[in-house]
Amino acid sequence: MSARTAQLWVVDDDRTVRIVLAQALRDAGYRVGAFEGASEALAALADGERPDLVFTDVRMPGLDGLAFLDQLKEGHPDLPVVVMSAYTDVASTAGAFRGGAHEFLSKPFDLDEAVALVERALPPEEAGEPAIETTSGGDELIGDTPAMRELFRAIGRLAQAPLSVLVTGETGTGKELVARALHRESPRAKGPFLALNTAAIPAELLESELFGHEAGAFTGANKRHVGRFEQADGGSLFLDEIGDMPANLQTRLLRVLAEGEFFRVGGRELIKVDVRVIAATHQDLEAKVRDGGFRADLLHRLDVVRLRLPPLRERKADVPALAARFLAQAGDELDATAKRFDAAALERLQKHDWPGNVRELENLCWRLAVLAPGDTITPRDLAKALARDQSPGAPAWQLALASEVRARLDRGDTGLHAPLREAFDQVLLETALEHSGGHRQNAAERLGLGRNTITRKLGARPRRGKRKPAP
Ligand SMILES: Nc1ncnc2c1ncn2[C@@H]1O[C@H](COP(=O)(O)OP(=O)(O)OP(=O)(O)O)[C@@H](O)[C@H]1O
Repeated sequence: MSARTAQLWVVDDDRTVRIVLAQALRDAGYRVGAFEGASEALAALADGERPDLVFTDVRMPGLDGLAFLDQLKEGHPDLPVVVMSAYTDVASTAGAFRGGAHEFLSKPFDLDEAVALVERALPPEEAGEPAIETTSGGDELIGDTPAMRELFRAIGRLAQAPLSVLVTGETGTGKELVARALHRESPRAKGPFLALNTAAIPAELLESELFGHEAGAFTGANKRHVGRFEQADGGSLFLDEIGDMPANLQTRLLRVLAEGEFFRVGGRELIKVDVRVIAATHQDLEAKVRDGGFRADLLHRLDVVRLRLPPLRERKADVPALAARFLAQAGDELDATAKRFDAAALERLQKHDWPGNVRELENLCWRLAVLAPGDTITPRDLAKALARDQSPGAPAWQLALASEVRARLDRGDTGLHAPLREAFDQVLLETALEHSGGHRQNAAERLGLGRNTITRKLGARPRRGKRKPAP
């Protein structure tokens, strides 16, 4: 199965979440079904529909998400289920993982993270099977700029050596792809490749995710769980967002890396594994070490060799080849003629700064493959798609706003618009003023407001945005 043609289900009684999440997944090229309750989803299952992955909320009227998870797992034990909840208490997260959830997403979440999670969940190697090289070339790293050629050479050299590698780079620069390439080119290629995003798993559960636990290790641990270290035996383990690992686990990881053996949580049997760890981060780990947030000795152990992935804006010459590849893949998987950018659109692409790096370009290409009316993508099509990308629709804040509105409506509040709008304006103004060091003209320009408007709005309340007191 191609991950991109996979069918995903979103089950949530909250309409906003259904719409926003389903749209983000569709934008990433997946087929999506949305259900407002567990029973609707179970009815579709009974009708013979088969999702490849399910997102479900926990608290829903009728059957709740954890009971739904149980029913799903009974009939479809291998179906990955992502449990989402605004309640990140240990009980619900632990309940979710105990029930066999693949991942837990705490609301509000980053939509990119949700999409990345699907990408990680669907490849076959995630199920602990040996990594299989795909013939579609989906894992192939594209790049012909000096920085990328240097990177390819480094991957070739490093793949052979059993050294730990630290991959650094902004989000979406291809760190996971590089880790996969290191694995694929290594003598461990026939072994498994496992990936774990340290930041995506609640701290309380991370230890058991990494090292496994024995039945009875803690309340509710009724079955033995084999951790990712054990699953990756003979292969490679990719630890993403390593900078977010809690201190106690940093200590434990350091010991495991040094000794190559560990106990499962609550276990007495010493487990020996042969795993190559490839860690990744977008953070400045040296700075974290200086602040006391990361162990210096762990950094040294992980950072035997460092591969730095340049942001896409530093290698814009790679944009056309990447775009062509993504459009070709989209065409292939949508069973349609591959679209192409006309010269003016390509030129426009090169001017963009790509804060979301290759992932942003990939999402844009998929969106255009679906939405652009003709086979040739023009600057006009592009402008529309880019405008959507850059709109301040940072979904996390919209979801947060939606839940605030819901809470107020639930409380029976009326006249919501004026106070919320005031709060919105206040955040906007104060942030812009802080950013401009208290310079009103500059803040007004950046916001696209008149200076008088800013003064008027600020006049209504204490000028907290101003840094220096007036002389
Ligand atoms: N050089 C490249 N050639 C082809 N595809 C790429 C390249 N770099 C990244 N991609 C694609 O861009 C997307 C993002 O890449 P990846 O997940 O590896 O980034 P990342 O740096 O691990 O991101 P994050 O830090 O957010 O987890 C993936 O779909 C990947 O296939």
